[in-house]
Amino acid sequence: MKYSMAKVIVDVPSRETDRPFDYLIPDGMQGWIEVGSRVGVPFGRRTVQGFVLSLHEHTELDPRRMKPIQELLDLVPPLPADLVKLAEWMSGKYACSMISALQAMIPSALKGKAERYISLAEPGEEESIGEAEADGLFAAPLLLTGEEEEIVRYVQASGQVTLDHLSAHFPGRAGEIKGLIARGILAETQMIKDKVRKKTVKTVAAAVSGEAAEAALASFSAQAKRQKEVLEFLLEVGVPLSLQEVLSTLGVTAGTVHKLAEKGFAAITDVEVFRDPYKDRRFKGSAPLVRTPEQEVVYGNVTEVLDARQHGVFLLHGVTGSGKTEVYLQTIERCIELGRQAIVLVPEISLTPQMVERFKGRFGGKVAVMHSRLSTGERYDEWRKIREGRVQVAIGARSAVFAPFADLGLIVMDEEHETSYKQEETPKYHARDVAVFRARQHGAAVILGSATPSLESYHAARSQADDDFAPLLLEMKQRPLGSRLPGVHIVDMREELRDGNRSMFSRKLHEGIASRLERGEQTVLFLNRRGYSTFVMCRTCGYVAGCPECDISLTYHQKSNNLRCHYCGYAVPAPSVCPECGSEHIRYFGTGTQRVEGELAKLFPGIRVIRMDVDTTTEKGSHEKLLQAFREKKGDVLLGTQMVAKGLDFPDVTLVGVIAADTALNFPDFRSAEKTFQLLTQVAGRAGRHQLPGEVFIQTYMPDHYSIVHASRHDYLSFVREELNHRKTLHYPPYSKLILVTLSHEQLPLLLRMAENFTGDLRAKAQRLGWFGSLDRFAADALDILGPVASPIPRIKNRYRFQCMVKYRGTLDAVRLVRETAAATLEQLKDASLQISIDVDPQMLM
Ligand SMILES: Nc1ncnc2c1ncn2[C@@H]1O[C@H](COP(=O)(O)OP(=O)(O)OP(=O)(O)O)[C@@H](O)[C@H]1O
Ligand SMILES: [Zn+2]
Ligand SMILES: [Zn+2]
Repeated sequence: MKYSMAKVIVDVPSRETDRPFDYLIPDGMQGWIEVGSRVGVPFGRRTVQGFVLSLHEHTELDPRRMKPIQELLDLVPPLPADLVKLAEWMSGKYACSMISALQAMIPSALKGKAERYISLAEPGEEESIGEAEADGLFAAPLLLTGEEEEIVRYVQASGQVTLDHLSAHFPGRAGEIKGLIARGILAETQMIKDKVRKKTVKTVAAAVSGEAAEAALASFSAQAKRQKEVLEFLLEVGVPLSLQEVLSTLGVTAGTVHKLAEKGFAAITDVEVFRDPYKDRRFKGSAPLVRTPEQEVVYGNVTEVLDARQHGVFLLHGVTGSGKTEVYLQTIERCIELGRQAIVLVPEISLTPQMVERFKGRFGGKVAVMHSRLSTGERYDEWRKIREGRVQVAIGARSAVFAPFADLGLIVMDEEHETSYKQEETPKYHARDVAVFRARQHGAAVILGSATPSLESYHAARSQADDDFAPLLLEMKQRPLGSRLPGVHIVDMREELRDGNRSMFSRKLHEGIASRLERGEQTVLFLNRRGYSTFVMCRTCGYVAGCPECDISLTYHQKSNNLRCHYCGYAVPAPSVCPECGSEHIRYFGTGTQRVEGELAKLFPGIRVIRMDVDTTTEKGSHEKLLQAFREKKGDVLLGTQMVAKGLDFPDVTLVGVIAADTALNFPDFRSAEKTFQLLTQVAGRAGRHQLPGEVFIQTYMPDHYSIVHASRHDYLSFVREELNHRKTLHYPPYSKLILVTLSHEQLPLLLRMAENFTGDLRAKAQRLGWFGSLDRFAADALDILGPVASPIPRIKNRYRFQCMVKYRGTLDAVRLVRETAAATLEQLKDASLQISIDVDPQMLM
């Protein structure tokens, strides 16, 4: 079929360009161009990169008024057609532009920019200079200054140079170069250039064999002894060798080999190689374990769907150490046997080197790792292995959900409750939703695994009310190694203070660490990084200032010395004495890993502490090194933030201490109880996973808080029951959906007015549609709008921020309403400084 026209999404980030543009397809591209192809197209006066959305036989527009596609950038389109469809869906679901969705799917190496090239103008081109023929150029009628002539000669000799190169070669002569282009003596073309090239090596092989080889060997003169040697060597080896290897083995020069090639006796070729970030690592092989009865049930359910090529979503609720990872490995093995591919999503790949080890150990070279700390080139090569079908498994963080596999059979999402699955920048997608959508496209299975499933997933599984997302709940309650879940003790830090202990370590935790030091066992100490110095708490009674309307803690604002609610805008002056008990020990709260480290050194002279936080893990591979050191027992204590909470499996860890459990609890977020419960469960799960029994101390000022109490009893169900009740009363997810709209502007008074304007419009429109009304009233479809209020971070990079929150339920297309209202506001106000960002299903309310 002959296509004459393509619809292309151009890489120009603006509201006006968020629609496809039509381009003619030149004859030479017929048969090559496909949906998902990356192209260079003229746009205005520039050349920009774009992606082909669709191909058409006929054009609606006048072809004479359309421009042709200039370049086809890859032999194989970087995006298979299903990902282009996915981008369309994302654009509607998350109110983002098509181009931002498409860009999220390809490695940054392919985010090419136009490069400007300079060559001699072809005669007859542009405002050509008549007689100026290529060779007659410097003869008479053209008057070039000596400097100009120098530039022209240089360009002629080079054939084609980049403008950057030319300017650098002739510093201070930009005027002349521009003049030559304007007069049509030099021509400028733009071509898209990728940031990273494929890496190649030169290889050599003999190009003759049999009798021809004999004849060739006989033909060398005495002076060409070295050439003969090379050919003999190549014939003997019989397979292509890297040029480097030939040179170093025989001690010959590249010139010798090239002469041999010129005679036609040898062939030199560029062969693509893949940068392999794990090439120096040996992974210990592992074989499938015999499944426990619980694992068997899960395995059976998932493989049934896999074998039938059906779509199915499973929520695997398994306690820490119940063998979820082993189930992932075995179901993936089945998926590969069926000739299909699998994606494994983990929260932040850099946080779980152990995870990579387990997958590489089981599947070896079949695994591509999409690691955020790989170089651009390494990441590009891992991605190409997937696109070219060289691997069957991709493991990575959030964005690995876009791995361009042809026949996806299974997507595993480990720790499915983790907030890092939501991208905070545009496109603000959630990898869970994307995974489910992709799996539906491919007729694939999804396993969402967690010891503490998100309330959204759990509720969806229990209620089976949502047609798009109704996972089947599967449970694993036993640990295969027979070890019991550790005993968890809650330590009331208010009592410690009352008894005169002002240290950050309670007496029990202190004793615990001391006894581990004596016994040569290990301790993990956990400190929450969320919520430093943001909330106000009384150290005597544990009172925390909260909003009377919203049931969340108030945030302390140092500058104005007041406490504010980030949901509704409520504000009070910061108290100097506790309103509950009158104590003066009321202050804003926070503590850091370095302080803890210092105190440990004071209390336990000679203690070996391995500190793992943002400061100690900036370097590539530092994570692995620290964990390796701890595994080799070069440290008594592993002290860290979130990083120590996940996935670690060390046999000698028998004590886990949580320094201050409340820090997460008082974060101004309706999910703070859920997050606290999840974290405490995760951290506690690090102790006593093998033969030695484990013990956990949770230090807190709120020992009665339900999230802490239930976590200490390993009681997910009771926690969920209580938390769901709260959510229901306050109309928070999963009982409603949220859209967070943030408006920002350089000038505060203007912003305030615009934010009120926008919110007013939104209300009016919703009212006209009959949607608007309190969620309290009994209606299947309802929508409420809160705000505008100043954002929790009221100014970023000198831009003021206001937000408004849309809460809704039912089948209303609130996303579209918000998007259209935002577009209308921007259109109407025509203020270049105003930005409106829309976050659908927000995880962070900042
Ligand atoms: N069928 C089995 N037989 C024997 N040992 C097993 C089996 N399945 C898993 N294990 C072992 O049990 C331990 C815990 O398993 P795994 O790490 O898979 O659990 P998990 O649920 O993924 O844990 P977490 O949620 O804490 O990350 C591991 O040491 C693993 O090798
Ligand atoms: Zn008090
Ligand atoms: Zn409030």
